Amino acid sequence: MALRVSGRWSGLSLPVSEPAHSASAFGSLPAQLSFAASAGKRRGCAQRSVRRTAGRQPRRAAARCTPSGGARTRECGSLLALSAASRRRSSPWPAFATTRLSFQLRLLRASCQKPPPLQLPPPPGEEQQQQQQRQQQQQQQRRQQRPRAREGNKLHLPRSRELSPRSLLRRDLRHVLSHVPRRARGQRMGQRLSGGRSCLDVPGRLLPQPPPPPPLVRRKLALLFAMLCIWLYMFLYSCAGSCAAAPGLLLLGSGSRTAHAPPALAAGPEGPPSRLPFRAAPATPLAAGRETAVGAGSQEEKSPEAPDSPSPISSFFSGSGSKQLPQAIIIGVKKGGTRALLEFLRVHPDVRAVGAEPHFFDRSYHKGLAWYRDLMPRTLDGQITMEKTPSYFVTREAPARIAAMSRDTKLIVVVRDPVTRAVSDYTQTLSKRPDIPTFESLTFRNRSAGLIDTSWSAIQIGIYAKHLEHWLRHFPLRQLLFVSGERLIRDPAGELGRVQDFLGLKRIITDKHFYFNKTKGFPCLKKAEGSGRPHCLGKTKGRTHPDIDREVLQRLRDFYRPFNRKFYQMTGQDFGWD
Ligand SMILES: Nc1ncnc2c1ncn2[C@@H]1O[C@H](COP(=O)(O)OS(=O)(=O)O)[C@@H](OP(=O)(O)O)[C@H]1O
Repeated sequence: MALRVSGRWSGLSLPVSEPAHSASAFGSLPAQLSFAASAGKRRGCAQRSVRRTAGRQPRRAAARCTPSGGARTRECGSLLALSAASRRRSSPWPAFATTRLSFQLRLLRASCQKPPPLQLPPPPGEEQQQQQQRQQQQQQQRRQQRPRAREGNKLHLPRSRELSPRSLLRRDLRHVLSHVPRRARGQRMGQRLSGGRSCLDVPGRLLPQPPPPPPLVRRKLALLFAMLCIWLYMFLYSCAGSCAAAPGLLLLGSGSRTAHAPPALAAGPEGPPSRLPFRAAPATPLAAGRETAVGAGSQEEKSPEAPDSPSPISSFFSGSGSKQLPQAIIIGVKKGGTRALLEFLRVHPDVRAVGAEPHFFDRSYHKGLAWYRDLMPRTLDGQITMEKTPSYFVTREAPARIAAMSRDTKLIVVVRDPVTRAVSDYTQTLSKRPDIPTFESLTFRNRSAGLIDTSWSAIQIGIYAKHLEHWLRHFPLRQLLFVSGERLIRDPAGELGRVQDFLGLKRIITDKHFYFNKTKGFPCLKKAEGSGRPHCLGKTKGRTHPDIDREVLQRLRDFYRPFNRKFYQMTGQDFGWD
């Protein structure tokens, strides 16, 4: 008699010689039931025809049997098939099915790693010799499988007879999962559950784990880094337009070099223009020192406000808009506060200015307007292009040249008490050449006679009325704005209001843009254009002036008084220097 199993376990053939007679105890079964799984004829516990002799304990027999994963699966399948058959009441041995098979299944479920022994009695027709051969085979195979069993011990599942099969199965499953990395668990569980495979497949497949994916924190950091890069890129990109025009960043190329080149290099074929037409040739050491002082003070020093090389960023970002000739120029006066005015104006979004002094209309006029325009920052519609070169105010040719460029050019003159301006001018020269004569000696052509040396540029520049006459020959007064250097320090927002009106700009620069820096002794910007940080002018502005003989200073005031009054008349403003 044989029980045939269909479906997945169709390979099973369960020959049965006679039905079981007793269902009381597994160990006392007299039946000679031979269980042979056709699929397991080659290897594993199910390959062997397991014989169960009466009186042998199942657990002891199970301990001998440690089949491989595939064989175990087949054994499980066989037993499950038997169980199903008995449930369907198709089994020829109802008593055996209810007792013995349930016990076997219990063992199998209780320990997937070490499957229960299949202690089925051999068919009665088998001979003694065959039995011995099989036992020898079993021993041989057991010896071969021992290392594998030891490997499997890593995932050895403890068994307990006290717990129900379901509880045992759950406990064993937990035990298996405790060896499985958390991330792999879900995948394996899903595979096992959906695939309907035996849990015996789990350990072997779980051992070689794929490299774990990067943890969540690492992925978040990568995302953060990517966002940072994008933000940086966008920041630099948006900065392109303003940086290109920002004087502190977009600086003059060849223009700035010219601006700081020695006069001999900067002068054209015609030589430097006659800025101070009534200057006398130096004939004495004192006069030579005076000449040095004149030359040295003819241009603004290098400072953070007047950088002369383009930054990498501004060079990279050419910006948008186009280069225009300036519509407004700060033409003077030297040491009047021209740098402060330009830096303050730059805060206005509609003002774009060159950082360094171009010195085009006094030194580089021969280079042409195209060269001059190329120095300018790019501007958009509605923005004003500006530059400042204080020496224009005292350059005889400058008014005509600027008028030739455009009669509509707006001209701004920052004026300061000519006496303090002269001292400031001298202080700058002294800082570069400490060996020059004293201010007092340079001031007089003849001190005892009280004759002022008007050929000294520090004195000459302060005769504003004389210089203004030249400008008014080429420009109407309404095209010039005179800014008080003193008020620019006292009330920068007030003076900036006037300048914005003059340039036709919206009054954007107000009190809130300034704070007074006590250490510096000057107003500073709360947020400088281009950096957004508080900004004061560099150390070349606001130097401590040397002590000058009071008598000399009074003599100078007397000298300037008539010129100042004339200047007040011409401009219609009283600057209060007298
Ligand atoms: N806010 C602020 N900060 C610093 N300095 C200020 C400021 N406003 C006006 N001033 C005065 O500007 C004087 C320098 O004038 P200029 O910038 O026209 O000098 S230069 O001709 O460009 O060399 C400089 O003259 P000295 O004090 O003699 O150095 C300052 O008095």
